[in-house]
Amino acid sequence: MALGGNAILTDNPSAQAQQAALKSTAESLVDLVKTAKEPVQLIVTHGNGPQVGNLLLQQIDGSSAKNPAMPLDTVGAMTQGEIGFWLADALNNAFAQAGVNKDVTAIVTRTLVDATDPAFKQPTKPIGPFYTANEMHEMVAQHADWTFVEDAGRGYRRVVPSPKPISIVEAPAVSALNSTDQVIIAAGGGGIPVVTQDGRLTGVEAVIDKDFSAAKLAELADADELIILTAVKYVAVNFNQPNEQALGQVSVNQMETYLAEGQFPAGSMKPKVEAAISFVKQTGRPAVITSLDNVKGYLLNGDATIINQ
Ligand SMILES: Nc1ncnc2c1ncn2[C@@H]1O[C@H](COP(=O)(O)OP(=O)(O)O)[C@@H](O)[C@H]1O
Ligand SMILES: NC(=O)OP(=O)(O)O
Repeated sequence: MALGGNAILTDNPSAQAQQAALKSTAESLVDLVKTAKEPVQLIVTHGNGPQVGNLLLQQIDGSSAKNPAMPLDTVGAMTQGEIGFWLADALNNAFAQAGVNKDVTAIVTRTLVDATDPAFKQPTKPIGPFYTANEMHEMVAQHADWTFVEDAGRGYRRVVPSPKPISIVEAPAVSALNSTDQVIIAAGGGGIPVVTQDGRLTGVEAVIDKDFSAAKLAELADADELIILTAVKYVAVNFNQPNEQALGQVSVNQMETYLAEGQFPAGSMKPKVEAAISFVKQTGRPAVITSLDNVKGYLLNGDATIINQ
């Protein structure tokens, strides 16, 4: 299961507010585990775009020779710790409250990417806060190598490279723990990006899309299905147009046609649809895109966007 931004962050980026959002998320997930018709084994992945960008800024603002700023891969690892801690705590408490005996483990997870991935030369992944045009120009004056994009009318955001995952280094450990019926939190923030260099793994500065990593981990962990949770109940064609049409059961072929038509914007619905298609093609199993609010409804009624072969 991949958790979208609204599962963690409201409009208040304080630790307390994010923990409060995750408390509610955890309660939904525990409710789902409790009410599912069959036993549910969960592997959960989450995003980190706002958090990794904010933490990166704190590194720069607070750094000194004795206390140097950490690089982006390390900051990504820090956000796995941060959100993994919050989510594990929230799930433990929600399970205890529901009288369900289940262990929860968050795993620091590395994601293998290709050092020659063209994404390293073309930053696309928005991280951190939104800026006005003036604020953005001030940032560029101080950091000439930073790239910004305008994000859907909401302001400007820094973008960093986002290579595609090739493999998840800790996938065997995730599978082993999952077979003990624990809830596993893994590949948070898409996983810490690593490349193979001279026969060893080394971190690289990037932020991987969590939906692509979730699809890769689901494939490697032999998951029965991939569930991508976001803020909408259904994927739609002609989204936000008078002729918007919600999608229920859809074939991969049909979804690829919609993708080719440009129905899904880059940076929001497109990576989710691409990740879902990739999982279905690799495994022959379904991928679901729906909202956190509807996930229980999906399990009970099958009502969501469900992509099948
Ligand atoms: N065709 C579409 N169908 C449904 N939602 C869409 C579509 N295109 C864009 N969206 C928007 O994309 C959002 C999901 O992207 P985003 O918010 O970036 O994901 P995340 O939940 O992972 O943070 C949805 O909540 C919706 O507002
Ligand atoms: N890493 C990642 O995909 O984070 P967001 O979902 O928060 O953008």
